[in-house]
Amino acid sequence: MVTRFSLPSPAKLNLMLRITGRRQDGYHNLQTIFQFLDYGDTLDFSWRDDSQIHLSPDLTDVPHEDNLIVKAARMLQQDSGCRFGVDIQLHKILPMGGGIGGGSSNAATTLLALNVLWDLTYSLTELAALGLRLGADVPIFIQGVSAWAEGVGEVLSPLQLPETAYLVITPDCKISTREIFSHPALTRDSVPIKLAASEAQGGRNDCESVVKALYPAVDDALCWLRQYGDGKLTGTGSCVFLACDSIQHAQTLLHVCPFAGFVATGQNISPTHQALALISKNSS
Ligand SMILES: C[C@@](CO)(OP(=O)(O)O)[C@H](O)COP(=O)(O)OP(=O)(O)OC[C@H]1O[C@@H](n2ccc(N)nc2=O)[C@H](O)[C@@H]1O
Ligand SMILES: Nc1ncnc2c1ncn2[C@@H]1O[C@H](COP(=O)(O)OP(=O)(O)O)[C@@H](O)[C@H]1O
Repeated sequence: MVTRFSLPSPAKLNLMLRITGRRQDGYHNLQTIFQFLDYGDTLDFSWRDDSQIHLSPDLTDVPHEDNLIVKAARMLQQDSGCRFGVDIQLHKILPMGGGIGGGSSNAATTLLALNVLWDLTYSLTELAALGLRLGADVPIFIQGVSAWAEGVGEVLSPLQLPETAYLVITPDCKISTREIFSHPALTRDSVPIKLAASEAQGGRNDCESVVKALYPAVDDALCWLRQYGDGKLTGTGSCVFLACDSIQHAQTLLHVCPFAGFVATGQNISPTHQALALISKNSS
């Protein structure tokens, strides 16, 4: 039995995002393309023989019980009736409210890890259904392959994409997803399109105009990126990104960039799943 291991909890990008309607419950129907990055947080998990769930350190501004890691662990413990517990150490590098899915990724990594640590036998579909209760973005991180997504982001069709190098700018502002989705000026009537990998190159993000109007720092970052190519917003922001010819090209741009950011490579298989495959290989 594996009793301690570490897993990556990667960022995602929305390579395009269309909002095609609003449901009765207030959630929006989307069409988006998700790709993972080889950049993100790391979580260390250690098995406990009591039922306690410990997480450290706490995140500034996020009460312990609201942390999606704690919520995910408690949810799985309750659903499975498992009597074990866990110590979790979080190494956070992803900015919060950046549209790169850090909280959802942390929740998904926790569900995937505890399924192994507690020797449970949930399928990915079952874990994704549990994860959806925590956030619309959790299922993509559970499924772990780049995808075309519809519904609220949980109806996933795997998609092979070029594993492009990206420059990601992280403007110094935290954006609430709820704030953007409740804005009266948000475009929410885009015509649905058919699954098209070509959208990954040219697709737009329907949140862009509202986000730029509310957050000038995002507008500034996009203007800067667009000197060099087709800069885009991910999710509801605040991060913006540019597909580059190579990692070196992305690093050269980061070097002259007046804003904070990072360089990463797109991944069609989530780094969490890549690491889990190694853990199960080494333990068998
Ligand atoms: C917009 C996207 C695109 O990937 O990413 P982010 O910018 O948050 O990373 C996601 O759909 C976000 O997913 P997630 O961050 O898990 O959202 P949730 O916690 O479920 O929802 C936060 C709030 O956003 C609104 N919301 C979210 C998703 C959706 N399809 N329609 C919505 O209207 C709802 O008002 C909800 O109360
Ligand atoms: N483990 C966590 N990591 C990040 N954010 C979390 C976490 N748990 C709860 N949150 C809350 O979720 C919000 C959204 O976080 P995040 O997923 O990083 O951004 P986004 O939805 O913009 O991609 C944060 O602002 C924070 O209040």
